[in-house]
Amino acid sequence: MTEAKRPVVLILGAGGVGLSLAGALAGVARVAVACRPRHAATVRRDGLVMEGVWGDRIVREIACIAGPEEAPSAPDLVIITAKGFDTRAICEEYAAVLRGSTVASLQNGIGNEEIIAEYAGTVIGGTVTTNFSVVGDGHVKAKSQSSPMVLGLWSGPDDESLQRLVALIRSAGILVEAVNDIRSAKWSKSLLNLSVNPICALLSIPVGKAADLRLRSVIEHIVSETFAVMEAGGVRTAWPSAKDYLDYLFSVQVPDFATAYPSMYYDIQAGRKTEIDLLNGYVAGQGERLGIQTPYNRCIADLIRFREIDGK
Ligand SMILES: NC(=O)C1=CN([C@@H]2O[C@H](COP(=O)(O)OP(=O)(O)OC[C@H]3O[C@@H](n4cnc5c(N)ncnc54)[C@H](O)[C@@H]3O)[C@@H](O)[C@H]2O)C=CC1
Ligand SMILES: CC(C)(CO)C(=O)C(=O)O
Repeated sequence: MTEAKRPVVLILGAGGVGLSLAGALAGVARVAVACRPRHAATVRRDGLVMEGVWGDRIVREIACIAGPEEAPSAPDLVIITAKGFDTRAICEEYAAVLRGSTVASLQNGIGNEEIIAEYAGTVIGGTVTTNFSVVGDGHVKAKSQSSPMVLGLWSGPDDESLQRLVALIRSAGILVEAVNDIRSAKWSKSLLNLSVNPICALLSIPVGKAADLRLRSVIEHIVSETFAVMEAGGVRTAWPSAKDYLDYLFSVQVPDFATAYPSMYYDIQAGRKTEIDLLNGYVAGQGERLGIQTPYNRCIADLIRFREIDGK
């Protein structure tokens, strides 16, 4: 494909996920990525260093932008990879670019697509079940992957945009599937994050250690409460019951990410805010609204909030 015919993709949020995606798509699209200065300076000077299951290479064909004034004026696609607590702020900042555009979210948790829909033309929801981390400035690692990326149309008029995005991501060599029910897929992915992210962040352990029998009961309660909330809210996932999901969690997902640390661990280590309000905090809030007791989700959310504020 000639350079001029390549689609223009704008990625908002350049951490583990955003930089890895930028590096992967740079071979098939013209990629601009909204970067903090520390990554931008290194990527401009040395290129982006990628390692791991998405390939080992140095990618130079990425335009790092510092703000909306440097953004491509009419990107074919915008992909948001900022943390969920930054979604509204980044949408406000890039509101002029998002208006009428097709915008995909690859973020964890529940609630991002609803915010993005206030700003964008068409919204595509997504999940990515790969472990990414920032090794250093302009250097990312994709450690392990448990299942393909999932994308589905959330809202908006451009129903062909989903197939275009899936084809683009596939052409970059990334495993991806389109689904009809993206709301269900977001909850399916959230089950993993609800189960392991806060526990690994609080205890400073990799995902594999969440299989320790002393932690089982806590995880089982978190998942059972979440199934009760999902059932009352009319949400179905790939697993008919909490037990079915727990079997999958401990036989497939936990082993797949055994030595990986989840994104919330890195947030707590860095003294940053976390996405707890889009995960266990969200379940607890929904439980309250629906009259369902969620003491384990509420407790774990409180513990994380304490660590967010009081740090180490
Ligand atoms: N790290 C992982 O293994 C996975 C993460 N996810 C999800 O993907 C999303 C992104 O995660 P990570 O890449 O780990 O986060 P991250 O914290 O490494 O990266 C997000 C980046 O966005 C930047 N950002 C926020 N607002 C910005 C703005 N207005 N302008 C420019 N940059 C801005 C932040 O400074 C940060 O560098 C989250 O929702 C996370 O839960 C999903 C699957 C795996
Ligand atoms: C899949 C997993 C656990 C991979 O790291 C993730 O989504 C996260 O870290 O937030």
